[in-house]
Amino acid sequence: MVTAKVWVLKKHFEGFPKPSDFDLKKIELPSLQNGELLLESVFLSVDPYMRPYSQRDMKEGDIMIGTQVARIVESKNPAFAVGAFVVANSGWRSHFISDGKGLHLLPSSWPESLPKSLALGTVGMPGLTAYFGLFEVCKMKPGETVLVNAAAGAVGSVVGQLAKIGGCKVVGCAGSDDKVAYLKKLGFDEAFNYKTVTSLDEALSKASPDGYDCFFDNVGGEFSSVAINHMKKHGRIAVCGAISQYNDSVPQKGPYVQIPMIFKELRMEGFIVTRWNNRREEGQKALLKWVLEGKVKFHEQVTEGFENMPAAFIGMLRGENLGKAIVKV
Ligand SMILES: NC(=O)C1=CN([C@@H]2O[C@H](COP(=O)(O)OP(=O)(O)OC[C@H]3O[C@@H](n4cnc5c(N)ncnc54)[C@H](OP(=O)(O)O)[C@@H]3O)[C@@H](O)[C@H]2O)C=CC1
Ligand SMILES: CCCCC/C=C\CC(=O)/C=C/C=C/C=C/[C@@H](O)CCCC(=O)O
Repeated sequence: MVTAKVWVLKKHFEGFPKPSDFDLKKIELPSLQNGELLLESVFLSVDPYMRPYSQRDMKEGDIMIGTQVARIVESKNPAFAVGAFVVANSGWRSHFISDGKGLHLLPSSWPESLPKSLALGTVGMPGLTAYFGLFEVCKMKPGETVLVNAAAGAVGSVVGQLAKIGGCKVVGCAGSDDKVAYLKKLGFDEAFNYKTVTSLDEALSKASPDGYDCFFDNVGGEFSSVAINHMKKHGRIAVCGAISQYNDSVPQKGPYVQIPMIFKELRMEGFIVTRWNNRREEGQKALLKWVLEGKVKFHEQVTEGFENMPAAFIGMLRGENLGKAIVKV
């Protein structure tokens, strides 16, 4: 019998999640039935979506939602060999049993030199978000100017690099000087610390006096209300996330955007990356190639220990991560 450790949502979050909102429990796993496999989580992802989704999709006592890279420990399923690695969507669990449905084997071309945790970040859901958000929603064209916020994060850092590969000028913002320095290292043309600029309006004008063709919005709120006024005519806004609002107990009341939308004839489109689940392989193949060519660089904020999952999650929401926030079991 294997004892699995799991993190449950003890109490729905009010404002920023607190350690006391979580509970660490143990579950005895049964023996495998035919067709089943036993897996152990090796890397787990902590992502912003868990904050709003927990409110919408979970009840108190549920195991926290999330994805992991897991190794197959025992298998009664011929499609999955012991020792292989998969991406699973099984929540905050140290071990779990699966019937194989919803498991994605890591691409066979995955080189030993590359950390498998990238399958949760740059070459996983966040990287795919950047890929499809840029190519399918922003529809960026060479020579255009792209703006991205939360730019030093899992999604934003890939957005900026893909936009550079696509021949665009790229402006990024992040919440610390170290993150800004990282953006410059990644090849962003302009980068600024939105927490320390005296005026966001001036910072956006200085970074791109002609304005922006594409705005990849990860943050929402006040930033977006200002940025929309810097869009060029026929600009496109990909509404990817609104992390500035996820922890609000009282919803923010932003100024209205209709006038710039009409006057500049903007297109603004919200999206969820699962829209392109049927093109996952295409995106992963392209991202893996760019990583191996050194055209897309990555950084992971790795927290050691399953017991530190809540801390990693809260830290990410507070901006303590540079690159993808990962927990190594
Ligand atoms: N639509 C989709 O399918 C998907 C959407 N997303 C969204 O993309 C966004 C980025 O996700 P991801 O890259 O995984 O996360 P990150 O790795 O970027 O980590 C979150 C970052 O958000 C920034 N942040 C946190 N609070 C605020 C705030 N109040 N104002 C401004 N910035 C803040 C912090 O960076 P900083 O130091 O810059 O403040 C923090 O590091 C999120 O909104 C997420 O929900 C992600 C995946 C899929
Ligand atoms: C309930 C209100 C939601 C408002 C928008 C919030 C967040 C946007 C966002 O971050 C969405 C992320 C979606 C992620 C989906 C992840 C899962 O499907 C697991 C993916 C696993 C994988 O395929 O690698």
